[in-house]
This record gives sequence, C-alpha cells and structure tokens, in this order.
Amino acid sequence: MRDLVPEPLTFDAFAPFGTVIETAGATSFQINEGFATRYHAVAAADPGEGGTAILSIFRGRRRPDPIRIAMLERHPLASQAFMPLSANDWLVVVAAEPRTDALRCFRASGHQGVQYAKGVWHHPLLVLAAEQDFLVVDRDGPGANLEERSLDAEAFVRL
Ligand SMILES: NC(=O)N[C@@H](O)C(=O)O
Ligand code: NI
Repeated sequence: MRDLVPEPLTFDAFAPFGTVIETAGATSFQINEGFATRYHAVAAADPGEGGTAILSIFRGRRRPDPIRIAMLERHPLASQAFMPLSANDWLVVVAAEPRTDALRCFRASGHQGVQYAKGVWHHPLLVLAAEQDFLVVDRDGPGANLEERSLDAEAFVRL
C-alpha cells in the first residue's frame, strides 16, 4: 500500500506524460478586434491512424475518501485531453509504467487541463468536487483504444 501526496501540476513536471492545457506560457495574440485573446495551439490532439478527434463532455463525480488507486488505463492509439468546465481543483494520476511505485499524482486547478499523450498510463478521471464537467477530446475510430491494468498494490490519495 502506498500514500500519494499530490504535487502541483506544472508543464515541466507533466512533460513525460503529455501536455498541460493552460493559458500560462501559451503563445497568445489578440483577435476579434481586440475583444478576445487567442491562446494558440496549447496542445495538438492526436486521433491516431484512421481515427477522428471527437469532443465529449464527461460529468465526473467524486469517489469515496480516501481516493483509492488500484488500476490504470491507457489509450494505445491516440491522445486524450481533459479540460475542466468549472473552476474546481481535480486530480491527475499517471505513471511511466503500470506499477504502484511509479505512480505520480498531480493536483490541477480548475483552470488547468491535461492531454495524455498516446499510450500514457493514467487513472480514469478523478474529481474533487461532488460533480464537475470536463470537455474531453479523444479518438473515435476502429481498433482497441483502451488497455486496463490492475496495480500490484493499491495506493490512496492523501488530501
Ligand atoms: N472511459 C473513458 O473514456 N474514460 C477514461 O478514458 C478516462 O481517462 O477517464
Ligand atoms: Ni482515459
């Protein structure tokens, strides 16, 4: 058994797993006669060979405390991005390999999203609010794009 202490979500810390989606550090320019700012290409969706990038909304609900991490999943064919639609912190759990000792837990703000790169091990959506909606960009298309793996030992997130 292992306790996970969330670390702040930063571009550099998350880089081995994918991209942080946020305005900080993004290339930006004024559009629409100055009535909007475009934060350009903060991430590039990768729908994979023969896939289509689709947008969905996930309505996540908080899991019982302490939040238990007993499995990971990955999408071998394409990336998957989550952007919160309300300003509440949420959790991102990833690992280089599906092993408990490799787990990393990040605390994201409600203004931060993530895109998991193709094939990156991650836990399914973890919200801290009772309920929180997310815009999700991932793949629709042929092939098996979900691989799940039980962990060798469970872990718990200590908030
Ligand atoms: N099942 C599903 O689409 N959700 C997961 O991929 C996830 O990362 O939450
Ligand atoms: Ni996923």
